[in-house]
Amino acid sequence: MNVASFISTFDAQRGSAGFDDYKDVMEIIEHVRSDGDRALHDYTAQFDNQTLDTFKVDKAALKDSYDAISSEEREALETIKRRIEHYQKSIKYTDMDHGEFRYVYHPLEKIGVYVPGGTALYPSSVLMTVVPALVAGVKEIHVVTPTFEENNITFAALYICGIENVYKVGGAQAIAALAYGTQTVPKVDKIVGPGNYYVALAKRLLFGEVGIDMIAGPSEILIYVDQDAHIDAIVYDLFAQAEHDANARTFLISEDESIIKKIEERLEQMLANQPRSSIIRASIKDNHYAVVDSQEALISMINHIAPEHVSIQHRDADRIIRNIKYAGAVFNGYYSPEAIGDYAAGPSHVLPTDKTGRFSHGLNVNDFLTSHAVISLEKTTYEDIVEPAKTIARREQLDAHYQSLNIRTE
Ligand SMILES: NC(=O)c1ccc[n+]([C@@H]2O[C@H](COP(=O)([O-])OP(=O)(O)OC[C@H]3O[C@@H](n4cnc5c(N)ncnc54)[C@H](O)[C@@H]3O)[C@@H](O)[C@H]2O)c1
Ligand SMILES: [Zn+2]
Repeated sequence: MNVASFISTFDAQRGSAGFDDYKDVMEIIEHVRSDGDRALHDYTAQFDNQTLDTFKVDKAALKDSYDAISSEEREALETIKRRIEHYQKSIKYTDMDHGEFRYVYHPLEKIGVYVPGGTALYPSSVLMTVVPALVAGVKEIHVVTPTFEENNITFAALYICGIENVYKVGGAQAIAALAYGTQTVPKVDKIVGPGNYYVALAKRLLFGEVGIDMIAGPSEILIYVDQDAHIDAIVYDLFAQAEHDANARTFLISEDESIIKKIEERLEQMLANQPRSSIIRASIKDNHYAVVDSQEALISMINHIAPEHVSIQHRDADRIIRNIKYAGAVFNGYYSPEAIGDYAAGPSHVLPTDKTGRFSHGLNVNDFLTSHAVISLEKTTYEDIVEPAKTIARREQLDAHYQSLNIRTE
């Protein structure tokens, strides 16, 4: 496929929710708003087949989960946690002081984190959302997750992060609970974290009622290779994306058609042995690769679709990457596969998908800060800028504004 038709196919496939989907999720939200815990109870029975007396997870249950995982797993979580902390500290915004202007940051007071449960456990998502919030200095963190089994690694990861407020509830109802508050789940200032379609729709609908990080939907990757690509490694990189979700998207791009053919052939051979082959098969479409005739075409394609993950495994990677403006995260070279980013590189794996990287960014420590300016003008500065301000105030016919400015010049 050429680049123009690739882009138009991508744009045509962009997920836009229909009215009926919104209607269903709005109904859930409304029910939680009016009936609180009772609605959570009903939806958890309906969608998760769980009848719960209470949603709050006991502190002791978190500790039990920690005790139940292997020492190797414990060490892995702790090592990754330190790695994430180190990275997030290094990019945290700091106050600026320019005398008459200061710009100051403060951590959010109370946040909600959605950790997906449903079909899999995501201890990695715990670390990738909670650790940046802790580095920011957020004091109160409330975690919702449809994780119902005892002694699980998600709870162990929460224990390692020192989180005490955990609620067993998922889907749109969990987002609504954090947005409005119920008898058990408190109302928070901002909700972060990835989730499925219903979670994403609820976040969209509740933005404004509560802060929302971004819309992180089904995962995407664009991999650009040259003729020296390590074929089996590229196939696994594609599978790693595709196995997340039948709606995940993988794009394989090269200037060299023969390497694409070789990768595609190998992909067919290797697919049979993949444990999640049916999800992979559903998500890798026939038209997921494209041949570009120049690197400029590649770069404009990347900047147009702002893929969640861009992996450049090509001899000109540095030059190409300097020209990428919009992407969730960029992975440079053979030793920076996307899978290392999912777990251990440091930056959060919670990233914008479906072109929203053109206006938003991956979750990071600064998403848990709010900021404001402090204005402390000296008389001389005031006198320098008051006349233009008065002119505009007069033109806007806001007389009290004009007088407030003018009285200080008399
Ligand atoms: N971008 C990232 O960083 C990242 C990381 C981890 C996971 N994910 C994504 O998170 C998602 C996890 O999805 P999941 O479904 O396994 O877990 P989930 O926790 O997001 O959703 C499960 C919940 O959905 C609700 N639900 C299920 N069917 C419903 C229906 N018909 N109507 C209303 N609500 C319904 C249920 O209440 C259930 O608790 C995947 O798409 C995965 O790719 C993304
Ligand atoms: Zn992944």
